[in-house]
Parts: sequence; structure tokens; C-alpha cells
Amino acid sequence: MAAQIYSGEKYASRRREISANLAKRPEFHDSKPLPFMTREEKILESSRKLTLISKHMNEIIDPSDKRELYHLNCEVLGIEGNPMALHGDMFIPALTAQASDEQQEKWLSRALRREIIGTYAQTELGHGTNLRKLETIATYDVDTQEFVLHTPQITALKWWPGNLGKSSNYAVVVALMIIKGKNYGPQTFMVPLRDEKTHQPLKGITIGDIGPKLAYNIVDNGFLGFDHYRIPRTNLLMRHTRVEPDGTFVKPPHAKINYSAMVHVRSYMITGQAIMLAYALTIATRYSSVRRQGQIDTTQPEVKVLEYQTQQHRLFPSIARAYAFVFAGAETVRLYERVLQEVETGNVSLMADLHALTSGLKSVVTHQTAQGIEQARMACGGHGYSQASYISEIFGVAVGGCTYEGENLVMLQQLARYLVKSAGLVQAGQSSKLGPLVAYLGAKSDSTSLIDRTPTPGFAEYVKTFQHIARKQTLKAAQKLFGFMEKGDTREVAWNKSTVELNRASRLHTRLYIVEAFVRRVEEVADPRLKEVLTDLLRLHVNYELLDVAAYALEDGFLSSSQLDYIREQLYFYLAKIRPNAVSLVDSWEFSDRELRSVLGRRDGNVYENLFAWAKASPLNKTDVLPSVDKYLKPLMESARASKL
Ligand SMILES: CCCCC/C=C\C/C=C\C/C=C\C/C=C\C/C=C\CC/C=C/C(=O)SCCNC(=O)CCNC(=O)[C@H](O)C(C)(C)COP(=O)(O)OP(=O)(O)OC[C@H]1O[C@@H](n2cnc3c(N)ncnc32)[C@H](O)[C@@H]1OP(=O)(O)O
Ligand SMILES: Cc1cc2nc3c(=O)[nH]c(=O)nc-3n(C[C@H](O)[C@H](O)[C@H](O)COP(=O)(O)OP(=O)(O)OC[C@H]3O[C@@H](n4cnc5c(N)ncnc54)[C@H](O)[C@@H]3O)c2cc1C
Repeated sequence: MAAQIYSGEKYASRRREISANLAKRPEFHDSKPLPFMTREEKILESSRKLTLISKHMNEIIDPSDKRELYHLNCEVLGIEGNPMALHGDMFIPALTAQASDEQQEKWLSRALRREIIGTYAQTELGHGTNLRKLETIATYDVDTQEFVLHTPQITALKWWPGNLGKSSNYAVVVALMIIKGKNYGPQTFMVPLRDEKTHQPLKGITIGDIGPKLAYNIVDNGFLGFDHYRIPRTNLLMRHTRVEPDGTFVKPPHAKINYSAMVHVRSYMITGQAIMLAYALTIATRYSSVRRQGQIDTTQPEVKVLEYQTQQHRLFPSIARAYAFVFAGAETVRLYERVLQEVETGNVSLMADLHALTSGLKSVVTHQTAQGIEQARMACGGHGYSQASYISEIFGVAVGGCTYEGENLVMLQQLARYLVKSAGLVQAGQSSKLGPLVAYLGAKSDSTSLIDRTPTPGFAEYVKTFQHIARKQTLKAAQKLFGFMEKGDTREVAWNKSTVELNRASRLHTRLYIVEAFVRRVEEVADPRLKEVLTDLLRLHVNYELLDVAAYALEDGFLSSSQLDYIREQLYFYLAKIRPNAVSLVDSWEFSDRELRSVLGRRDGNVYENLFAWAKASPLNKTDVLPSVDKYLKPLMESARASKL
């Protein structure tokens, strides 16, 4: 099963080898539990481990393999980030996709050798979503052949970029490019921020950390201001866009080609989110198979809480989602890598499809992941609320994905634009022009779903029902938009009046895609035992997901109430059927205890002993009497006693 999750036996066994290797190297382990450290201590500890990784990486992994590096980072550095998180996630991808060969020779090679540390500085205090209204300006000075970077007002301060505050000495900065008074929109520049020797900010640069956040606090998200700061013309990233010495602008082959670093993270983060969801579910499912509370049969001992149908309903559909997301994530990465290669040859035809797909997936997956993690926390009762579970940290890190790389409700609208165009083609009788991701929009629906008409309906019946729902909602939302426009609204006003419905269409389209990705994967599985378990999980998934969106199919009679009853019964049947495999389904992700960092979710199941040992190690228990008691509480109690006398 691990080979299914990690797209092949080769990587699944490499993960095992890497974990086994690290188990023997205590210097790579957390020196104490992360929840017991201050932010400063965590940053120091993370930097220590980062240095070790840099020195010894070649002994442990193949550094050219992104997945091996990702696993090494998960085990050693964990999810709370590290001082070079953005270096790998965005700085290097931005240079790879946007710097010319010459620029890559100059900077990418240094970045890869970690001679310099970089980040991606785009968001500002006043603007994150609307990139066309960024306020940092890069004005071209023809005389000196330099760009002058400037922060004209407080809202133009860069704000949020990860590792900008304290760790990075370079950044790919996004600024509005002005040449001879003309605004050429957001462009990307390579900008030195700090002296390479002293690490002091360079003259003209104001820089710092933005303070603690909900989570992800090892990362020093930062602010940055420029005071007429000059960089050479050749620091504009020029793989696709160019500015000649005389100020002539050479257009790229696609207007949004500069957004590639965002598309990179959106493509990869689907897998990252699946993994964080699986962390929380591993902890909660293991704990639920140890925790005993209450009886189902009063003549029998107390049961494991995992025997309760409500607990299964709380956890198992999310287990199915974690599998669905990791399968969809693998497809997304493949498409991203393909588009990256095609863009290299000048073919930008798939960029819009990739953008639409990743915009929808990042939004739906991050939202459902956060929901699933929070349910996993509650499934652990009081102990879920303790940082010993580590689930609150996992939640805090994962839920950041709802905001970064494009706020979810905004990104759903990006997919909606694509869907509306497709709906327009259907309306114009040009369905043959629809791309493969939306071809279903042009197909005709059956008059009703056939879901309960055969003893065991195939997945095709479910897919058709999801298609019917997504198609109906897309065409309806597009119709709403077109209707407002016909009545005289501008497109923008009409769009705003239709966005709730348009975003619903985007979610339904994306949920259909996720179901299809799951079906595609299960169909490929050869081993019959594995296929049976995954088929059960898929059946749980399609019934759960369909129930969640059934209103759309009930309102036009595509599904009947008796079919709904059937779907509910199927759901309950598969909850019970999956129960014996539940722990194996989470164990199959093969997370080591070091990677999980959860006292509650350890493989040995010794929950109570482990919790007690953890509490005893809490810094507050170093002494029996705290200074706060000596200083305040004792005098308070003493004066209360004295006044009583
Ligand atoms: C087990 C294996 C694991 C393997 C893992 C291996 C490696 C690991 C690697 C990575 C790590 C994995 C996970 C990462 C995890 C954590 C990441 C850590 C930290 C995250 C740090 C966060 C960083 C950031 O947040 S950076 C800032 C991000 N900011 C945004 O996203 C801003 C959002 N806004 C926008 O994108 C845009 O403004 C907008 C909303 C898209 C609108 O843009 P605008 O220019 O105004 O365009 P429009 O007018 O709306 O549209 C015009 C036209 O263009 C189309 N368009 C827009 N964008 C794109 C695009 N990118 N590509 C193609 N086309 C695009 C748009 O649709 C429209 O088209 P149309 O006119 O035809 O409709
Ligand atoms: C953990 C974390 C890490 C980050 N790392 C980086 C980084 O490394 N580099 C970087 O540059 N940035 C980074 N960011 C910034 C991040 O990309 C932005 O916060 C994000 O893109 C959202 O933009 P915003 O903050 O301007 O939100 P806003 O756009 O102000 O959103 C506020 C609200 O307005 C709504 N809204 C905005 N526009 C529209 C619209 N057109 N239609 C309907 N509703 C709308 C949103 O849906 C939301 O509800 C990070 C953020 C976080 C939380």
C-alpha cells in the first residue's frame, strides 16, 4: 500500500531506507520536544539541523531527487518550517523557470550550493491577491541601465514572504516595472538584500520579521522596504521577458509566465496537504484503537472508541480523502513537470489548464484538509487539545494553505473563469473544442442516476452523477452571469453578483476531478488484495462525497430520496467494512514516530505512559515552585490570610 501512496515501490522503499538511516543518527533528531521550545530556540535548533543536512545529505539521500529531499526534510526539520523553506519551495523554482541561462549560471548554481539563501517576495502590506495593484515600483533608469526599487508608502512594504525577515540574503522580488512612464505590470527581479559577509541589511533596505503567527513559526516571515535601491538591468529575470539597454520591453510568450513559482507550489502542495492530513489521521486512528471509553454491549468491557460509528464517520471519510488527495497530487505534479518542459520549448498551450486545475485543487484540498485535521483533533477528546498530540500544530500549518498561494475563494474564481469559458463553448454548440478536463460539460446527462439500479453499481455511475451535478451547477452559474450582463451589468459587476454560485461550480468540478483521480488509480492496481481494500475506501469516498453534495441532484430529480437512502446505507456499510483495516490504512503511510512528533500517535500505542513522561518533562515541572508563585501568588495568598486575621 505504501507503494500505492508514494507512486511506486522504488520511492516507498527509499523512504524506509532514509528513515532507518536517520534512526541511527541521533544528531538529526529533535534535541527536545518542539512544543517545549521558544520560537528562538526552535529557529536555532532548525538551523543546526539544516547545517547537518547540508553536510551529510549525500550520505543519506540522492539530493537531485525532490521526493527524497522532501522526506528527509519531513523527518529532520518537520512541518513548522525552517530557515531555508522558501529557498527550496520558491526561490530556486523561480530562478529555474524565469532566469536566463546566463543568470542561472550566476545565481542558480550558487543557490543550489547554498552559498546564498533566497526567498520569494511578492505580497505587500496592502496587497496580496491583486498583483496588478502591487505598489513596489521598479523604475528603469536608461542612463545608468539600472532599475530603481522603491517603496513609496507603508502599504507598499513587502509583508509575509517566508524567511525574508532574518534568514535570506537575496530575494526574487515582484515589483511593478515602469519604463519611460509606462507600467509593464508585475515583473520578477533578483535582489541582494544583505551583505554576504556580515549579513547586515544593505543600504536602502529596511527588513525584519513580522512576528509570531498561528503556526509555522520557525519561518521568519518578513517585511521589506526599498529606498530608491538600485539594481542592474540584468537583475530582471530574463528567461521569457527582456528589457533591452534602451528600455525596449520584449514581451513573454504568455502574460502570466512570471507567476510560475506560485504554480509550482500550488502543484506540489496538494501532496504536502495530503501528507499533513494523513499525519493527523494516523495519530487519531491509532489513539482511537487504544482509547477505551464506554460500552456498546453492557455485558462486555469498555470498547475502543474506534468501534463507535460516530468515530468512524469522523475519521474514515478523511482517510479516504487523504488517499484521494495524494493520488490527485501525483497527477498534478506530473502535469506541472510536463508544462514546465513544454514552456521551455515555447509551448504555453497547457498553462491555462494547469492554472485552472491547481487553483481549484489547492482551494478544495486545503479546505477539506483543515476540516479533517480539526475533526481528528476532536476525535482524540481532551488529549487532542494537548500539544502532546501535535495535531494543533499540524492544523495551524495546514490551514495556512487556505490563504497562501492565493486565498481560496479567490483561486476558486480563477477556475470559474475557465469553467465559464467552457460553458460558453457548450452554449455556442462548440463542445468539440472543450479540453479533456471539461469535456463532460458538453455531454448529455441521463435523465436519472442509475446508482441503486444494479446490486453493486460501478464507479462509472457515481462519476456520471458527479458529472451531472458539476455540469448543472457550471451551466447554471454561467447562465446567471450572462443573464446579469444581458440586463446591462458590466462583466465585473455581473461576476461579483454570481461569485458564490460560480465558486460552487468550481468546487463541484474539483471534487469530480478528485473522485476521478481516485478511480483512475484504483483501476490501475494489479494486486487483488490491495485492490479490494482500496476499492472499499473508494466506495466509502464516493458515497460520502455524494451525500455531501446530494442537494444539487435531488433538486432536479436526478437522484431520488430512495437512492439517497441507498447511498447512506452504503456509507454505513463501508464504515463498518473498513474498520478492521483502519489502522493499517494509516500505518501504510509509514510515518516514523520522529516524523509524526506526536506523543499520542506513537506506533507503540503506550499512550498513557508516554503522556505522563511528556508532562513530567514539561519545562514548568523543572522545579516544584515557580518564580511566579514566589513573586506573586504566595504574597497574594499571604496578604489574603493576613487581612483575614
Ligand atoms: C511525496 C512526494 C512529495 C514531493 C514533494 C517534492 C517537493 C516539494 C516541493 C514543494 C513543497 C511542497 C509543498 C509546499 C508546502 C508549503 C509551502 C510553504 C510555504 C508557502 C509559501 C507561500 C508563498 C506565497 O504565498 S507567495 C504569494 C502567492 N500569492 C498569490 O498566490 C497571489 C494570488 N493572486 C494571483 O495569483 C493573481 O493575482 C490572480 C488572482 C490569479 C489574478 O491575476 P491577474 O494578473 O489580475 O489576472 P486576471 O486578470 O485575473 O487574469 C488574467 C488571465 O490570466 C490567467 N492567469 C492568472 N494566473 C495565471 C497563471 N499562473 N497561469 C496561467 N494563467 C493565469 C487568468 O486565469 C486569466 O485568464 P483568462 O483571461 O483566460 O480568464
Ligand atoms: C503562512 C503564510 C506564508 C506566506 N508566504 C508568503 C511568501 O513566501 N511570499 C509572499 O509573497 N507571500 C506570502 N504569503 C502571503 C499570501 O500569499 C497572501 O496572504 C495571500 O495571497 C492572500 O492575500 P491577502 O493577504 O492580500 O488577502 P486579501 O486579498 O486581502 O484577502 C482578504 C479577503 O478578501 C477576499 N478577497 C480578496 N480579493 C477578492 C476578490 N477579487 N474577490 C472576492 N474576494 C476577494 C478574500 O477572499 C479574503 O476573504 C504568505 C501568507 C501566509 C499566511
